[in-house]
Amino acid sequence: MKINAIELRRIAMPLRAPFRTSFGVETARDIVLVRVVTPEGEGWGECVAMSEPLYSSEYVDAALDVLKRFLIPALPEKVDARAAKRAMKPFKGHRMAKAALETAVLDAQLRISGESFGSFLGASRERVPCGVSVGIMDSIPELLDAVGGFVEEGYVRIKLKIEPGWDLAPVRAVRERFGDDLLLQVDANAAYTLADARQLAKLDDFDLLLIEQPLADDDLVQHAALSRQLKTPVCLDESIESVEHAAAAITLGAASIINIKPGRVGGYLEAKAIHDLCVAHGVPVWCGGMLETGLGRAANVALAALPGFVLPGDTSASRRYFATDITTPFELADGHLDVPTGPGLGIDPIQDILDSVTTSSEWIKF
Ligand SMILES: CSCC[C@@H](NC(=O)CCC(=O)O)C(=O)O
Ligand SMILES: [Mg+2]
Repeated sequence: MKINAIELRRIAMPLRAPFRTSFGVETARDIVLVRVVTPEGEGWGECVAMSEPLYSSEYVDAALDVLKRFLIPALPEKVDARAAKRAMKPFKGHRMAKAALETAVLDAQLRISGESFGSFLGASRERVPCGVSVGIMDSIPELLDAVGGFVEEGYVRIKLKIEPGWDLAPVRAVRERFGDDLLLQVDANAAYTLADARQLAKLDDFDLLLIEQPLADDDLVQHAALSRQLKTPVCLDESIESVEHAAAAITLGAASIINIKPGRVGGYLEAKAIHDLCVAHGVPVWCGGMLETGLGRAANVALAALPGFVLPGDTSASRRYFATDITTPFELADGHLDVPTGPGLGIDPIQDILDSVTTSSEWIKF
């Protein structure tokens, strides 16, 4: 496939409500979309980096810079997703930027070939059960209201963000209000240290599905030590940036569940490789989220339909974060989202909505 031009479009998407984690509060998403234009069709990729390097070392301005100066110029004359991945490999890090470009190339090639993301990746289901991530709140009553609303909407799993000082009380309150059958897990975003092991072990009383990334974002060894002190399964997110990291985590016993986020690991090809490795080792995986628009959400829902994704993901409806999405909104039906079936992502940006949230656009001609 020959590329004629690539657009780097930056958009600002206000969130319906602030989303608080152990590392900060998100009130809007500042997103770079990559649009690959070829003679036979075009494709879209969404960069999940945040405005500031708080979730990981990546951030939007750096993603734009590395795309313009290094990743896009490295693409070969004739390109497909695998060739794009190979061409970007020499450059260290910047996996979210790489993922956005690789996904846009993959979307273009699949729209041209007529194959859906789900089919290309090996989806085995037509719809996926959806969980929802609930931020840290100012009070327990406020949290219970929010969780009640999501349970009402039909989400099949609740994930609570936790941090030191907001962990046992919210988990206990949700268990007491919604009962033992509610699928419940927590995500610390690396807010604890091994010295907190005894405090974290108190979460064992609440029959959680998992505790996500309790320790440092680049750690495996201490998570292995912690997992030997907990009954609750440890799930890794930030620590897993590649299939090699996943293999090391499994070998070390650092995680018994892995949250796969295509942006964090450099794209859907790497995400599929991690899925395949985990299936081979009997390690459950689920699809994480980075508050994506409908474009990234479409790709994530397709990924979440692969056989090894046996736990509900953070693949929520568009309205969980956005009053108006840049695509037809993903809407929960009986706690599930349908996997798009059209070519490529199977969904397109709605041009006037996209234009209304665009803060900048830059074209690179080939
Ligand atoms: C702004 S926080 C993004 C990272 C966070 N993501 C979520 O909690 C899910 C967000 C979503 O529903 O997309 C995580 O560490 O798993
Ligand atoms: Mg997480």
